[in-house]
Amino acid sequence: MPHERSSAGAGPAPVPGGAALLEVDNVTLRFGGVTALDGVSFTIRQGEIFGLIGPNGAGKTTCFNAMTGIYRPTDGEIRFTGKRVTGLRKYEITSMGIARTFQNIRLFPEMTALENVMVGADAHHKTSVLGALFRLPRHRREEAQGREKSLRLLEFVGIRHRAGHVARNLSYGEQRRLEIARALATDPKLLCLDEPAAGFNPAEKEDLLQLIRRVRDTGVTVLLIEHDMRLVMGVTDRIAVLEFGRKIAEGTPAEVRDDPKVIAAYLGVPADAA
Ligand SMILES: Nc1ncnc2c1ncn2[C@@H]1O[C@H](COP(=O)(O)OP(=O)(O)OP(=O)(O)O)[C@@H](O)[C@H]1O
Repeated sequence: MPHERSSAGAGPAPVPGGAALLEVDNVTLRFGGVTALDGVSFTIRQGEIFGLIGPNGAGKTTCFNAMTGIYRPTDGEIRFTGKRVTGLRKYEITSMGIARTFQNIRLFPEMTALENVMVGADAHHKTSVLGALFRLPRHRREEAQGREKSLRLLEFVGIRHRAGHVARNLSYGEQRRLEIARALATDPKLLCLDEPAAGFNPAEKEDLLQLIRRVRDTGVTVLLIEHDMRLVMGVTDRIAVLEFGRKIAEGTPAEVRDDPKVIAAYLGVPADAA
């Protein structure tokens, strides 16, 4: 189960005073001639649900990939809890407390739901390879704890009853929940969700919204990339909007929704005509 939220309770997080958790500082990322990110800066504060939105090709996934160690920015820096993450390896970034899900689900299809989550929980085990090979007591203890924790996470995301089923036999929505459970198993401070509602019907989207809020209420900060504007507006505390690799707006959902530049970006018309 994710950690208990210190200032327990529902409702929006106390965002304005929250400490900086992730700082994207003037990040530029080029792929050959394509500038996917162009001097992008924003700060995600502890306890908030932060949305990163923008039209297709705006640079959202590239930004995620830069944060999670898949790409190294051409310029600029990303800091997590004040420490530089640019240049670190993926596992180092995971162990600092950043977890993510992917736009295209990436589970181990032949493993059970429980095993998929246990892989995430295993990341924190301290036993050596030899300890695991000979099933020493410490390894067995850690395995049992990982199993318990993974079952609690499956319960938390609402698919405990599917624990013993192989991932590929789960419905699409269940697989998306499983991905979230697996990411939470690494005990993240920041959970990054890349279009978690893609392919969902309205009822599933509403359920997902509730789940994202519950994750936040356990003390985990959430970064959400999402195309569905209604979903983003309904759940986030603040939003940054990208277009052609540049940040064109940042603010509360209401501020962003009424920003002519954002309206123009989404409607594909010049700002003064929107
Ligand atoms: N590995 C890569 N090599 C070359 N160009 C890339 C690579 N990854 C992304 N790009 C380009 O960078 C730009 C930003 O892409 P990115 O996938 O980050 O956008 P996005 O906002 O996530 O879009 P979508 O909503 O369609 O997923 C696009 O022009 C894309 O073609």
